[in-house]
Amino acid sequence: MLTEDLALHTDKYQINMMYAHWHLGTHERKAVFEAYFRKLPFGNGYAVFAGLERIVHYISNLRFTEEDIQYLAEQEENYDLGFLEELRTFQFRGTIHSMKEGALVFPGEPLIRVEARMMEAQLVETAILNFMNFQTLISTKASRIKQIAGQDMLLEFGTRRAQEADAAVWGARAAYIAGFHATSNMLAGKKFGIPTKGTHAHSWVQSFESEQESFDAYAKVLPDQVSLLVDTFDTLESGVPHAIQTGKYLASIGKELAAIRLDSGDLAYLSIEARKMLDEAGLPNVKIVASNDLDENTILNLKAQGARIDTWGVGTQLITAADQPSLGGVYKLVERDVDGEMKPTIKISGNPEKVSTPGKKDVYRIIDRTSGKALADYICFPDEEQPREGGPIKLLNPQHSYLQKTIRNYEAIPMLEPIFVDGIQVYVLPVLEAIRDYHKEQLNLFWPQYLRKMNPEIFRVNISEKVWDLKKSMMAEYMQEEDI
Ligand SMILES: Nc1ncnc2c1ncn2[C@@H]1O[C@H](COP(=O)(O)OP(=O)(O)OP(=O)(O)O)[C@@H](O)[C@H]1O
Ligand SMILES: O=P(O)(O)OC[C@H]1O[C@H](OP(=O)(O)OP(=O)(O)O)[C@H](O)[C@@H]1O
Ligand SMILES: O=C(O)c1cccnc1
Repeated sequence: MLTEDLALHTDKYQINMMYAHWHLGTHERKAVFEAYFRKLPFGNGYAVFAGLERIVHYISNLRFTEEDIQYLAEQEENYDLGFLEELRTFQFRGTIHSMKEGALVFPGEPLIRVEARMMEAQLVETAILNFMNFQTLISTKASRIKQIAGQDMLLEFGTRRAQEADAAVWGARAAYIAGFHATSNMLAGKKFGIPTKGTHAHSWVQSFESEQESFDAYAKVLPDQVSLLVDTFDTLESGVPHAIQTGKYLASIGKELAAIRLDSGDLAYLSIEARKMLDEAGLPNVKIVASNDLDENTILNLKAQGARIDTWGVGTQLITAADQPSLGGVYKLVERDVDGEMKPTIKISGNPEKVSTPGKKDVYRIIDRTSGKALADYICFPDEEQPREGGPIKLLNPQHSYLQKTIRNYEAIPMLEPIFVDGIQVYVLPVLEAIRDYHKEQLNLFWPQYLRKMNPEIFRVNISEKVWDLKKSMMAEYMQEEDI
């Protein structure tokens, strides 16, 4: 899955534009695109950036195979053969900057910046958005669940209900980045080194003459980490007593029953009762796992009811981001080569939030030196020195430009890392554990009001005066042109 041929994993309109640029001789012109989203998912206060690892593999392996070229030739008989020849030697030769996976990110700021030949910058839009949008969405959903679960163990159980294999495997990774502890997906475990965990299905119990027999047989043969599903017939009348009997047997041979799993009914009530029964039977170390369409809301509710659940198995709601199944990340042209000079470009819209911000931009996270906490994100042009040199910067809210304040005692952390420079990968992909640690560090930079699940405080993304002046002047230019 890491070295797939994905050159044709793009929308046809990209190929159309590549062809048209090639025909006009503009395909080698430089262009700068930025990927960002406008609205946070799930009413959350932040999103968790993910998808970079897959994007790096995609860009590094981006070649048109002979079959791809053959297919294109069959699709468009009238293609100039020179275009297909161009594709034969195609490689990504541009420069990409990106947020690091695990970073907390916000609306309106560039998450990925692509500087490349028009033809290649256009080709990669679809795949970059596809990877970034899905994985960032799942990491964000997982992070919400993690905020509620606290120190409890979180297991990712979504594969069977995911939107196909890639979503399951990369979704498991996205969940792990945001703090899940393990996945049930063995391929994700193998590919990424994520710890794997599993109990057993109802079918195991059903395939025996009795529940007790099924538990005993399972416990005898499984080498360790025996977890028994106790709701096949009747949780408290049958499942838990039978599990206790198996637990006692395991204790008698020096082993330990690891957990029981509840998968239906009133999980609060059942967990409280099951806990009592296990404790009274001398099995206080046996953990209680719960599953059944859980998400951050049900987990919060169950905790409020005093549920005695140690481990949460979360599938469908997480892997499908059921309450908001897509992140609307977009990829916009911000600068283009006009006769050898890079010029800003803007996309105008009747909806002010949809007007793009022209020019190639950097993103800094501004940290208050006194509290050590993030104050705002700051977007400016690469040639603006102030954040790098610690000079006073004016924080200006683009939606409400009358709201401004000047700050001096800050540290500015550049958020966009160089990933590829002129086609060469310069970024060493971190191991997954380092990404998880980075995510935790990121969370620590924010006051709790930005992190809470419900009605969070809005974290400000500010633009420099220069960026704002350019945007205003370009908007005015286009508005004037439209004047009647
Ligand atoms: N005490 C509780 N408070 C709030 N929600 C709960 C509580 N107990 C269970 N739930 C949730 O309520 C929903 C119950 O779903 P549903 O009615 O489909 O399950 P069920 O009938 O118990 O089991 P089955 O999966 O066998 O149909 C699940 O999302 C579950 O996580
Ligand atoms: O509810 P989710 O959050 O998606 O978690 C995964 C669900 O998948 C399994 O059910 P399923 O009925 O598919 O299989 P089973 O027979 O093993 O219960 C498991 O028992 C969970 O209920
Ligand atoms: O291990 C489990 O209990 C499990 C795995 C996948 C889906 N549901 C449950």
